Amino acid sequence: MTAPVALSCGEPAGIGPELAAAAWDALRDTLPFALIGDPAHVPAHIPVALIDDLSQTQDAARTALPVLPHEFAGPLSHGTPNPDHAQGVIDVIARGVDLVRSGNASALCTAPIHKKALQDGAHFAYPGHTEYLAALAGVDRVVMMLASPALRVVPTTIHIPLAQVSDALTPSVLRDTLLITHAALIRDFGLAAPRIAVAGLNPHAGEGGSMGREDIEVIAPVLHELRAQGLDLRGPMSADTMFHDRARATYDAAVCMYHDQALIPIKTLDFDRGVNVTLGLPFIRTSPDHGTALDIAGQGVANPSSMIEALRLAQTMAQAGTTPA
Ligand SMILES: NC(=O)C1=CN([C@@H]2O[C@H](COP(=O)(O)OP(=O)(O)OC[C@H]3O[C@@H](n4cnc5c(N)ncnc54)[C@H](O)[C@@H]3O)[C@@H](O)[C@H]2O)C=CC1
Ligand SMILES: NCC(=O)COP(=O)(O)O
Repeated sequence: MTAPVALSCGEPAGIGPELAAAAWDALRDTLPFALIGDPAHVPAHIPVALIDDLSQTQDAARTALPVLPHEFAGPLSHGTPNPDHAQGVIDVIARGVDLVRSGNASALCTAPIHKKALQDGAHFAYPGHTEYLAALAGVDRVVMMLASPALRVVPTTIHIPLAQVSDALTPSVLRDTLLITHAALIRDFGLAAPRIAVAGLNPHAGEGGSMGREDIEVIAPVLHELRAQGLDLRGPMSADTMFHDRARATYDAAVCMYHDQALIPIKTLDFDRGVNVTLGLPFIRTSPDHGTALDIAGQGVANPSSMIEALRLAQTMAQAGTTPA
């Protein structure tokens, strides 16, 4: 039997606590997980079981949401992050990493954080979980994948301004992204011979160099090099025509050049089932595909499907005994 999944609370003023509650209701008999957070932030109608060790999770989950308490000073107001909560949100993520690295948790699932609130409230030095987890794990290169039954996408550059994408798109970054993605598709997603579609950066993949040269000078040479190593890579493809139904049937994952090129198609096709998984860490980390949804927090209307799928993928990967490639 695998250890429980640790779920970090994310931004308390967002939908994280109510999604944890809904996920417990849906999964209590099949998927033991414990929330790390402030029990006072859990919706009042949900029974809570305070635990001091994750080994108590499964028993506790039968009748209540297991919570490993992490107290936050100051009031909670849904929709408005409290700056006094920012350091606690960061500390909870680090605590989750400690639990999974020590083997007390089988995987870490993270509820959404509000990046700007953490930067403003606690000088958070990272643009997101992905980069923070890489720093905690001491690894140089990690890959963000969003996966759903409809599509898997990987942004090669992640949380940077669009104006910086071209400079950040180096052969080294693209090569590592493709190799990590390829290995993950085999090891974590069970594909014997993964087919990867690679987007160009520019309109029409550069239109032969007349609309930008990165496609010819950076992307194509890396694909040529990795094809020689046996990877099944298609592209650079025109990004505008690689996501329709027939095109998606021809590949197992799409590696894109920047954040929105990758995330717009999956969130359009499958917002409710998308899961964010970090590849390249020495432990399993998943997350729902959406953010803090401050506009609806505390109203009880948030859809828990993506959170539930994130917990399920964490458990599936843990039971398969893999860590992300
Ligand atoms: N893994 C993480 O920690 C993530 C954090 N974020 C952060 O979240 C914050 C807000 O980002 P936004 O771009 O506004 O995206 P968002 O996903 O929070 O919200 C976009 C829209 O989708 C709706 N929505 C989101 N999740 C929903 C759900 N489960 N059920 C029903 N409706 C839902 C919201 O109400 C809103 O109208 C930002 O600080 C962003 O950086 C965004 C994505 C992932
Ligand atoms: N848009 C995806 C996103 O922001 C997820 O970021 P991370 O916190 O998982 O790094």
